[in-house]
Amino acid sequence: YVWPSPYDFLEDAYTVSSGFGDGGIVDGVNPCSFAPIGGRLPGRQAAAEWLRVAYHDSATYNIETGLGGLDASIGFETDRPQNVGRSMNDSLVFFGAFQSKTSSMADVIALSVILAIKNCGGPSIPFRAGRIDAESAGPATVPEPQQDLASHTSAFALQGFNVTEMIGLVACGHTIGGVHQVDFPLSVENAITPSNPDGVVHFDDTFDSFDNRIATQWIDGTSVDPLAVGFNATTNSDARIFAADGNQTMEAFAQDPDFFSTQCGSLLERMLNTVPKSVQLSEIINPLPVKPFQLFLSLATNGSLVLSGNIRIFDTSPAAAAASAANMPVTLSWKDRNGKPNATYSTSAVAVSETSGSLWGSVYFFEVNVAIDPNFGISSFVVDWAFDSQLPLTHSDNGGSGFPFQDVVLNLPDKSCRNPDQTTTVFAVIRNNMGLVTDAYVDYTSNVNQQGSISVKQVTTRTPLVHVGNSSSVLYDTYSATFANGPQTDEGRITFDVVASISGQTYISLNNPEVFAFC
Ligand code: HEM
Repeated sequence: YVWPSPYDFLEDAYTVSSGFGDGGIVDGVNPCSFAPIGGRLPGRQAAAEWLRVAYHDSATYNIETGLGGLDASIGFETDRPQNVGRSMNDSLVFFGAFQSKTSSMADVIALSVILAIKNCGGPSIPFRAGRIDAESAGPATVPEPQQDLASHTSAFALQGFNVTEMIGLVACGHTIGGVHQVDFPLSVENAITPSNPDGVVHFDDTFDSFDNRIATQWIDGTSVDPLAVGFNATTNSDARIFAADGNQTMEAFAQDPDFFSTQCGSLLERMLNTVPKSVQLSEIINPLPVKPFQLFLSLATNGSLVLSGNIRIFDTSPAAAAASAANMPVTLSWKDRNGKPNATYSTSAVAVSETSGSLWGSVYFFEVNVAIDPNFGISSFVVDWAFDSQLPLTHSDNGGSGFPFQDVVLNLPDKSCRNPDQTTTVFAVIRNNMGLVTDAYVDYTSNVNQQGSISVKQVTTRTPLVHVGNSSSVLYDTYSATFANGPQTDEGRITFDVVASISGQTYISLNNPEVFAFC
């Protein structure tokens, strides 16, 4: 896709997993054995919990009605016996920080699994976005270990998976994590100790590696899986499922780790893309090679425009892996508001001092901070760069026409602030020589608590911008809007857009960050 896109925030979270510009999700599952949230006890493993959340959310799908699937309805279902334990709500609280106007909770759940599995050494699962969050619970169709094989077979069939695929999905799910005695005392006994307070027994002896060990141990008779060789035959659902085709699938998994990995990749991809039939998923989101990151244009107090923020470069080549950001030439060149280039419309972007990591390749950030004459303005830019000053430059023009950048409506982050009465006042400037401003407003996205779910719903409220007066530049007028902050929670990424319609054209300053300064 080309920038800007509604999926830019999810693409950032998908692409950058540490250091500068960190998307933040992988921090919750790194290393694979990790459990991040305060109060979590030893024996809990966030990567496994996230995968289980996604399965339980998607297991509400009904192939006959096309309803259910991965839609975050899990938030309303955590009081059911099949969702016992704190893992579901703890995971949803962690995911809340990544929910935004353009990233539904269901998309974050899908992305969390893709990142967690990759970070645990598993397959690369393609990521599509566009899931829509349910506003109520789905049917109680998550399988439970005491049920018989026939009910499991029909439960998986209702979700669109045949017997071979059921065996695959269960083996792929149960290659990380384990069963906790505190939550499943009918399946695990005598496991609680001071150092294992939840009494976890892992499914295989490499619980923190997404590998085929669950299959090799099952086939060679050394399985430790409490749902396969547990003391209670009634809850040994894995044994019944693994043997459902005479062990053919488990044999194949045990013999070939690559087969296990690719099968898990495609089965889990299908599971994550099981969505209500009304939902249209996006194309596959891959890291963009060159992308602006938190790049904003604003008006300085001296009347100059200032373009500031970052350019990100991503690549999978050996040259990229060997590069050092400080030695990478990166130049941003812009066109003025009439689409004209000029030799002086150019600036070197400087490597940020902190490095960054990605699960998918190498990623580097460069800082831009350049004054632009408001008389000429900006309409787009391109980036010329190389992994080393000895190498020829690559010309990145965002698929042909450059990275579009409007200079008509600008947020003024330094003036905007929070009032003592739980409202925020946003200031913006709008160019005054382009005709009549027929409409101008701020769209502010904040959180609304949902009864019955720990997750918030994000809602956008629109507030008209009021003309305030002139600005530091004769070319711009100042406007402001005051609106309620909304409930203060840790969840949901709060952003606002500033929009103006002038002479039949709409101009938008997108995704400005929440205001924290007090007035
Ligand atoms: C008949 C089907 C299934 C049954 C009866 C079943 C049952 C269970 C049970 C009882 C646990 C223990 C939970 C705990 O103690 O916290 C568990 C854990 C888990 N399940 Fe399943 N499961 C099934 C299928 C799946 C599938 C298809 C997946 C994913 C593709 C999956 C992923 C997981 C994961 C990752 C864990 C570990 C959670 C942790 O360590 O916190 N399960 N499962």
